[in-house]
Amino acid sequence: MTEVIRMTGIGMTYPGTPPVQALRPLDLTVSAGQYVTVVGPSGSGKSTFLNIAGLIDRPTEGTYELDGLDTAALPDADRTALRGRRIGFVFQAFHLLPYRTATENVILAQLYNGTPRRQRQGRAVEALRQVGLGHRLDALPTRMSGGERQRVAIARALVNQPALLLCDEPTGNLDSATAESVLRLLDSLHRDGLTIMVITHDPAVATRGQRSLAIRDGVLGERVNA
Ligand SMILES: Nc1ncnc2c1ncn2[C@@H]1O[C@H](COP(=O)(O)OP(=O)(O)OP(=O)(O)O)[C@@H](O)[C@H]1O
Repeated sequence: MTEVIRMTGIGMTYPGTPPVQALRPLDLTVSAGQYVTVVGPSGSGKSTFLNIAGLIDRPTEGTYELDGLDTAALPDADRTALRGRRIGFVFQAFHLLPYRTATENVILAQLYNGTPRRQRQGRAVEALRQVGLGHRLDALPTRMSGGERQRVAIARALVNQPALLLCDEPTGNLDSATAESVLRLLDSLHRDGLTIMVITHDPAVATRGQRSLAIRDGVLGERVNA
């Protein structure tokens, strides 16, 4: 089976006096199509892990292959390009441009991705339909509910057909009913074959995945295996 993530001995120590070992060396593989959650309390190392998995930071030890590519060997510019092509990010705070329509927000995500200009709009519309927003294409985020905004953000993350959807507290800003509808959307994307990793401090979100990991004091381990 194809592996989207293969981490071997990945660890992170922040320099300082004394240095902080935020992530103890870990091995992790995530196969294509898996839905994995990573749960941990504040300060456990979730952001450190997310930043490494998302190619935002380099680990201080270990190797990380994303979609078969050894990322340690890549210069920063190539890592950035790989991130844009292969990882779709979803954040707690949505990070949409407020005065651009839903479609424009999703079009903008394709600017540096080599998608031919004339295909960008069609792909944006398709991604918005996929998340159930076919009727809100021209709406501004300022006029949308939190759940709709997060769906636009998910469409934006999907439009480049990433190998991995990486979500950081995707329901953190939503009331529980809206959170549930966003989690159902992730369930359905998973059923369609998407590889998803959700990082959360919320135990209720952590049980949604097919595979649940826990992180505590920088140690990542398997929690439940479904
Ligand atoms: N740039 C940094 N320099 C030094 N120490 C850091 C740095 N970033 C994080 N840490 C430390 O590493 C540990 C893990 O932090 P991290 O931000 O990964 O935790 P977290 O689980 O994401 O927490 P939260 O949920 O509060 O965001 C903490 O002890 C933190 O103080």
